[in-house]
Amino acid sequence: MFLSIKGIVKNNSQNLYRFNRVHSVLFRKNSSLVDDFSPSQSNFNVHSHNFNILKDPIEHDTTLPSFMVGYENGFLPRQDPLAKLPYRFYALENLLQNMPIHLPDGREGLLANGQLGDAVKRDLPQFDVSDITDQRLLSGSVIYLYRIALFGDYTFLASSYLLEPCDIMYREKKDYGLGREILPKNIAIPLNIVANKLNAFPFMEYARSHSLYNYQRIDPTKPIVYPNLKLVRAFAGTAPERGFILVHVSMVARSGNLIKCTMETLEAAQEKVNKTFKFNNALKNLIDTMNSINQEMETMWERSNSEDYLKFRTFIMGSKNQPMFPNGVIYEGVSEKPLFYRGESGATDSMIPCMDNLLQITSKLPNNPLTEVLKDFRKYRPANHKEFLDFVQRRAEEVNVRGFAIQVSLYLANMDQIRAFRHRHWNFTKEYVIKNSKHPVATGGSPIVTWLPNQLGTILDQMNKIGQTIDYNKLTPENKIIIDEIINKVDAQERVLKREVKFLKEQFGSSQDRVVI
Ligand code: HEM
Repeated sequence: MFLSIKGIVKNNSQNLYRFNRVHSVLFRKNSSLVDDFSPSQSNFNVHSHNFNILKDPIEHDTTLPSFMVGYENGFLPRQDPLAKLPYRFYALENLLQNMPIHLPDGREGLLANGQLGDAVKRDLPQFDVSDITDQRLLSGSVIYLYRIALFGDYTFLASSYLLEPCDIMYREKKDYGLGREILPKNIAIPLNIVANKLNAFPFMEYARSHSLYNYQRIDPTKPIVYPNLKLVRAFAGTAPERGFILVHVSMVARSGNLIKCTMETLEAAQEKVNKTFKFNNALKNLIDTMNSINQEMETMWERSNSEDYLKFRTFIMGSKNQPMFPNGVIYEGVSEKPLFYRGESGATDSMIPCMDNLLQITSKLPNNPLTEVLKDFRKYRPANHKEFLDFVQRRAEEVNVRGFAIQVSLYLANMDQIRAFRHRHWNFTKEYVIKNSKHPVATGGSPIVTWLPNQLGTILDQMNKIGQTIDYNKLTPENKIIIDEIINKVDAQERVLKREVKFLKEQFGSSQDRVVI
């Protein structure tokens, strides 16, 4: 089912998303470690004025979900990912280690010549994972680590299995052809069980599999910074793939401060009286934090070569709105109806949505099918991240952050950080994807030339509108210079973007009008 730009037809039945509030008892323990805890207040109290942010990642506690928003861990997991499955899953571990196109010792792996499909049928037993709440399976209680590692590994295997023929065809003909339509039960059944336990879709995800749960510290005593990171799982096994994934991780490693500044901004705006200093200070720190995240993003150019991107991208495609899966995917032993899921995408990262929500940009997005896609992406996040983003959106509207931002240069400079992210990101997409491929949709199933400009265009437009309301006579000379510089840049980028999208739409044709929710 698809949407034309003119008419929205929702098909939520494709989604098996079960947003259970099963975590409402999470904070029974460690109450001193979370903000404003009271036993009757769940982390997800939608009417609360506050949100329980972890002050400490409580790494030793392996009974809580790995992904919980924290001042230290930010949007990364509380503990480093589990790098290896226990011996019981040797056959799965072995398959995954031998899977990448290029193996660490220089040999070719199973995906190099299309041998994975047979290996899955031949070598992978159908593991029973229904008992994985049994804590005796590993020393100590590692329920969540265990589940999430299995989820990550089964999603890696599922994507490799489904997309193996597309990768081979793309290497030969620059065309993806069709993926495998049936996910065999030795992958489908255990994947579905662990996904249910995590309230995730049974498909590769940005946070809990491909990116944010896919790193190891080389030196465990040193911080999570790019030079101290290596990958756990890979498809291609090349340096550009490693760089692509780990730049995401090293950016998100800085998100603890983003969360701190977000909460301080909301608190100051809520208290209002005499809190202008606190408010401005929080906004200033937010600019610095976003700037450091954006600087880290800039390293993508050298850490992951744009020409090699398409060599590993095939495997992160989804089954929703992807020509390779016109009929979706049957999960053998799970569902007789075909299932459709968005592919792995940074669109489900939480940093930019946090900024959008805090600065009340989200409500300014146009009411169109492209914005519906953005909302659909929200479902592909860990529950705690989603709850936090919902909280920030609601609280920012309630306390009116935009209205409280008297010092408009600070508000605008923060918007400028969102603009900088989206502008650089659009440049990545043109250089890494559009320049080398005419495939009409991105990995997450969004139309490749119109979706990102929908959001970039909105931030540019909003900044321009604010620029028009500023009384320049009331600005200090210093602020006048800052605002002038920002607005001139915005003006130029808005004009260029419109021209680019018009040109690209002509090239890509009607495919860009097809929007699936
Ligand atoms: C070579 C680098 C990158 C490329 C080619 C790329 C490509 C894309 C594409 C095509 C989309 C559209 C959504 C979809 O998948 O359907 C997207 C969305 C997104 N990606 Fe990336 N991405 C890159 C790096 C990053 C990095 C490092 C981050 C950092 C977290 C990131 C975060 C995002 C976000 C937040 C969105 C949603 C954009 C919005 O809200 O306007 N991406 N990406």
